[in-house]
Amino acid sequence: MKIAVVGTGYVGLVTGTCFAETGNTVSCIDIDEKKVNSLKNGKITIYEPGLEVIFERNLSQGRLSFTTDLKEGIEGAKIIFLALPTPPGEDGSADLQYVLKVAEDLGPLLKDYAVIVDKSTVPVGTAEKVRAKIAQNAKVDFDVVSNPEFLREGVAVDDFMKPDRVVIGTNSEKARKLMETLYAPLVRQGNPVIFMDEKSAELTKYAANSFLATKITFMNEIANMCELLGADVDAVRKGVGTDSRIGKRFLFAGIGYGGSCFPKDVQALAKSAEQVNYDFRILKSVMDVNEDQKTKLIPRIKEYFGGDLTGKTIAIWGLSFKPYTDDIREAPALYNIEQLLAAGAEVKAYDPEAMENVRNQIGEKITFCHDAYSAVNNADALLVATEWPVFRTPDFDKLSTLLKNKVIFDGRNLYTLEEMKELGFTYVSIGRETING
Ligand SMILES: NC(=O)c1ccc[n+]([C@@H]2O[C@H](COP(=O)([O-])OP(=O)(O)OC[C@H]3O[C@@H](n4cnc5c(N)ncnc54)[C@H](O)[C@@H]3O)[C@@H](O)[C@H]2O)c1
Ligand SMILES: O=c1ccn([C@@H]2O[C@H](COP(=O)(O)OP(=O)(O)O[C@H]3O[C@H](CO)[C@@H](O)[C@H](O)[C@H]3O)[C@@H](O)[C@H]2O)c(=O)[nH]1
Repeated sequence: MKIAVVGTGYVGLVTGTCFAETGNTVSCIDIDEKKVNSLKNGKITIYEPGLEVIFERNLSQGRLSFTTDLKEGIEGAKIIFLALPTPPGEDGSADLQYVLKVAEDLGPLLKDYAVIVDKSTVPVGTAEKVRAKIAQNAKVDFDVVSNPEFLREGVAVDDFMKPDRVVIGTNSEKARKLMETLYAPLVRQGNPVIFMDEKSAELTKYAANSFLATKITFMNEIANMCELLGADVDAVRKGVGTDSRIGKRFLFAGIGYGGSCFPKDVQALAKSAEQVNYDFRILKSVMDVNEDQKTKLIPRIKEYFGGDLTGKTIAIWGLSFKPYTDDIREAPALYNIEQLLAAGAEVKAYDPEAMENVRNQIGEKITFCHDAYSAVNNADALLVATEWPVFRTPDFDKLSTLLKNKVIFDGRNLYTLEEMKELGFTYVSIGRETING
């Protein structure tokens, strides 16, 4: 089947590449000329394990193409995905300008029946708005369906090809059949496609992300209680996670959730609630707690140095919002950098993939190092912000020699208390006993 994907950011590129891999001819459209040229020339624009191989295969075999021209891109496409940004607007609600602009442009370009799919995360009622925009100038029949995306960055290909579920919101039989055909290769692997009305599909996406953000935040609050009561959050996590009603995943306490989705989607759902005069109290608490949690270790760092960080150098390990991605949107590391610099400290950082993105965003305000050890060399303390595997089993002897003080502030609980005690480090982590080396 010929399909088109409008927007070749994270979701668009993964969607396009994976549907090419399942045998479709996919045309991807983006207004960013630089991005399109890079992709056309075989240079992938995001870091995502496993994506490059299937991207190259499908590009070279002609199933995947890129253009900046919407008219050319959607020519002959039976299904047109909108994988466009929906960033927070000034009031926190999802800004639909990109989605609605493309919907408006699409109307006069449709030559035959097509299904237009909202892949972006959009509030309830958006499919209706998209339909109205297209209808303004469309001369042919079309359907709009909601098909939210649940992929996680870093494991996006696996999530896409082997989804826990696919959610499709539509009341149109014709659209349903086309979507069923498209997703058939994924269904054959035993994954359910759940059809529902479009409003429920739109809400499902926000409910899923907000629930997961709440789950993490709940554990972060338990961690804060653990610190006050002398309990250990890792033990509590194992104790509660083995209850199958709760589940083991997304219970890891740390320096808050970040990324391009949880922060904006929790905020957007809270805003949607406000718009229908519903006071969604849990969501407000989740946002509040996460805000504090992100820089929770800063006061501990200040305390260690007697309240003054002037002239101190803090090494940071990890800049991306989580491992296996170069994405730095809402990364807790960035909030920590901001506060450390404001307190007069210098920052030396290392991240396996995200340093270029940070440099583009904040310039040379911090020192970027070529590996984990050069970041700690001559630093006064180490702050671990992202749990990249390379940070999990460092050479602690080397760390002891390179650091001016044997002190680690660990926002991701990477090390055991026993090893820190034995090695004589001062070790401050999340929801666990502080080790005074
Ligand atoms: N990133 C994720 O992990 C993820 C996962 C699930 C859902 N989502 C949702 O999917 C949507 C897209 O997210 P993303 O992270 O891929 O965004 P992104 O910002 O990485 O990419 C969006 C792309 O759209 C392009 N674009 C903007 N206006 C355009 C236009 N008029 N025509 C063509 N292209 C245009 C931009 O140039 C950009 O390349 C959002 O709603 C997001 O919430 C994201
Ligand atoms: O136990 C946990 C799990 C995650 N996190 C943090 O939560 C954030 C988000 O992590 P994750 O969900 O793995 O990353 P995303 O790629 O942002 O994926 C989320 O957001 C996407 C965009 O909507 C959805 O498609 C995915 O299903 C949803 O998991 C990161 O900062 C993690 O460090 C924790 O602190 N503790």
